[in-house]
Amino acid sequence: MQKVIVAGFTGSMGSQVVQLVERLAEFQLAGVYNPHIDSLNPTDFNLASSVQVFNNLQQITLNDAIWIDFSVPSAVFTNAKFALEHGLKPVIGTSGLSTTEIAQLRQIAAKKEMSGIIAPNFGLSAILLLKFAQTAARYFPDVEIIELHHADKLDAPSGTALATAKAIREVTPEKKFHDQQAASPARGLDHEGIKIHSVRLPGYVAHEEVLFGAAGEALTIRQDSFDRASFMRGVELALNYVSDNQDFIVGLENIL
Ligand SMILES: NC(=O)C1=CN([C@@H]2O[C@H](COP(=O)(O)OP(=O)(O)OC[C@H]3O[C@@H](n4cnc5c(N)ncnc54)[C@H](OP(=O)(O)O)[C@@H]3O)[C@@H](O)[C@H]2O)C=CC1
Ligand SMILES: O=C(O)C1=N[C@H](C(=O)O)C[C@H](O)C1
Repeated sequence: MQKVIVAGFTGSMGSQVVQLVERLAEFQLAGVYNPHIDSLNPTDFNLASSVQVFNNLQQITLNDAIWIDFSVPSAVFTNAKFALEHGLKPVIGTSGLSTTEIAQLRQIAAKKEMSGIIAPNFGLSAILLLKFAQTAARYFPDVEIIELHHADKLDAPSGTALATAKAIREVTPEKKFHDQQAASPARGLDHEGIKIHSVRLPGYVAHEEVLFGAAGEALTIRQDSFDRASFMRGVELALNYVSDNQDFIVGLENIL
């Protein structure tokens, strides 16, 4: 059985991932990590007594396990680097890794011949949206992105919106904004030459719209994660991928 450690296990995503791993026959929840907890007693968190609870990275001596990370943008690089350097294969869902940090993680993984995955979004609707947007952008080069999330989200724009902009730019040359107000904050963030608008509201979970416009017509593609259950199918795919493969990849679209 493949052992798994869940970082950020008390959070909205982490707690659902714990339940997922407990349900999967081929995987065993071996450890959980959150530096802000006082108790190291698994039963205090409704976990089996065999699960090791950690509140300090240095306590973690398990190796040959998968490290699933749904923590916070400010900690994800340290966590992922720690995992790779200690023989733990990373499955990273936490947003906020920079291009430079991802390149560094890739380098460590290559040196240590370890598999892993960084996925800005594990929801299949979001991955399909990204693919559809790539196709549409070939015919509609004028595009803007709106991402809408719950009000507790720590980062803006979302990792998914950044990945969508990057994917669109992979297939289209950079366009210049035509409008007079392109530099105004009201026009959103310019990323890869694409405007991204971030909405934060209670009641929302995670949603994205990609809007294409051309002479006399428009195309809008939208996906909605109404519940964090929407990410679990992708997390399961990623777990199977890293336990059976050697590659380190970025984006769930590469293994669908
Ligand atoms: N890739 C994907 O498909 C998805 C990605 N996400 C991303 O996952 C991340 C977590 O989201 P969400 O679960 O909603 O957030 P939450 O705030 O609900 O959970 C984050 C958890 O991480 C804990 N934590 C804080 N610092 C650390 C640390 N240094 N190491 C480990 N854990 C830590 C927090 O503990 P405490 O509260 O005690 O500080 C909290 O329990 C975000 O970056 C989000 O954007 C979210 C959904 C889907
Ligand atoms: O914070 C969230 O909730 C989410 N974060 C990820 C992101 O930044 O794109 C994935 C999904 O949008 C949910």
